[in-house]
Amino acid sequence: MSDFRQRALDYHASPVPGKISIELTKPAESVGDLALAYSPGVAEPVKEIAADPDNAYKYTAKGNLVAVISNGTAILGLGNLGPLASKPVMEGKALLFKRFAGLDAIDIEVKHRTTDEFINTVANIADTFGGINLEDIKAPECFEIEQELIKRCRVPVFHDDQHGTAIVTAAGMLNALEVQGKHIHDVTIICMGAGAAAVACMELLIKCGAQRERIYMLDRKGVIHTRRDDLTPHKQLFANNTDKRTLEDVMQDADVFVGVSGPDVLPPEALKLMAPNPVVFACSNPDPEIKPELAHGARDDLIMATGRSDYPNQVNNVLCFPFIFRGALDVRASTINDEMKVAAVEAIRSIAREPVPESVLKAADVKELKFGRQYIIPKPMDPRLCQRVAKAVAQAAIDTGVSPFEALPEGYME
Ligand SMILES: NC(=O)C1=CN([C@@H]2O[C@H](COP(=O)(O)OP(=O)(O)OC[C@H]3O[C@@H](n4cnc5c(N)ncnc54)[C@H](OP(=O)(O)O)[C@@H]3O)[C@@H](O)[C@H]2O)C=CC1
Ligand SMILES: CC(=O)C(=O)O
Ligand SMILES: [Mg+2]
Repeated sequence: MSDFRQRALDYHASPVPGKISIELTKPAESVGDLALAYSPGVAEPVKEIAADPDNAYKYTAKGNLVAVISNGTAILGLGNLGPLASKPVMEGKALLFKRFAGLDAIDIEVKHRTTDEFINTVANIADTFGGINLEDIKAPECFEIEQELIKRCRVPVFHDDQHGTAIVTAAGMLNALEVQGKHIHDVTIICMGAGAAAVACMELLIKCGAQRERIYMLDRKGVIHTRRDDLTPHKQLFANNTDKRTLEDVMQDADVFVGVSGPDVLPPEALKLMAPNPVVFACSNPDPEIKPELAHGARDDLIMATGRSDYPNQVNNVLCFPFIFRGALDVRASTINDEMKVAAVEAIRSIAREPVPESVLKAADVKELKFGRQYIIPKPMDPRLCQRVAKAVAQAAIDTGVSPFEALPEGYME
């Protein structure tokens, strides 16, 4: 067994199994404490909440609690391995919510037969939480699940693999294109993968200025084009009227490659076909579409990013989901709308252009990080992410009328 594999297993197994636990926020030592915490005292908040559901925010942990919910059908790039196997990833998301944004999060893995059964399960428990983070649910079901749950739930529902990934990809892409001297309006983009992350990433890049007809999307069968008769509605949105059929066909003179598919699907020979100064986001986890060593060996004019923590330029939804939920929950937003997503893109993006705090350099174990090819996006442990992203998102929620607040709380995130 490799040393790293053993260390990863040991990390998860000891000193106690798993990565999260529950802690108490109130004293529970004396008879008097228990009389308040449980019977008879607990009856008082029960009656208050029955009279007005908003009192749940005052008397329970709801307002700081996120459910991370999966059915395990698209666990990272590992595929459909079932709900229980997704538990380490969902616990991992809970760890990140707590570590980076102080949000309590609990993982819930759902076994189900039909899509409706999954939707009903989540809708029926949604009021317990301040927000619902859907995770690692495969396309195309993920689109219907998210849309239906947004309609049925009174708290924000956010499919992280769609929108968290799209927000971070857009932030990193706008910066990377600037470094490479290119503009989003006139680049040719290759998107490997046509699932949850791919569709949302491309839609957001289009909102940021990319031209739909200059995006070529590929699935396992190759280029998605108008003469295919096997396309789902979401794939149809990206069908090009083109004779190009293979990855090599579309990579010729392309400016951007976004990989949200699976491991090692981008050969170095295809990378060599791209236009000068390309941008390559190989975001599949844990193994990217091309290993950075291989990509840098193929050409020296590229910007390279992966979804991993152990290479420069980590384009990963961890830069978004803790902070977008922090902002949404702090102003009790009923939903996470496009304006909140765009505010997150701008906030994440702007941090990479500023000097990096010493604490971040230390945590990243590097001497310097300066806006450029090796640093297009902030590091997850940058404390400015929580302050800036949460604040921008909360403000956007207020401005667009999806929060009951008229203004940010005094001194919020200062
Ligand atoms: N860095 C990050 O922050 C994130 C990275 N990801 C990564 O993106 C990938 C996809 O996740 P997600 O969108 O949630 O999953 P989905 O199951 O929704 O979509 C997977 C897509 O990838 C395509 N695909 C898989 N293998 C290949 C291959 N060998 N060649 C071409 N296309 C392939 C599938 O094609 P078909 O439609 O034909 O089945 C499908 O369109 C995963 O690797 C995941 O780790 C996801 C979210 C965040
Ligand atoms: C990062 C993430 O959410 C994924 O790879 O699925
Ligand atoms: Mg995921």
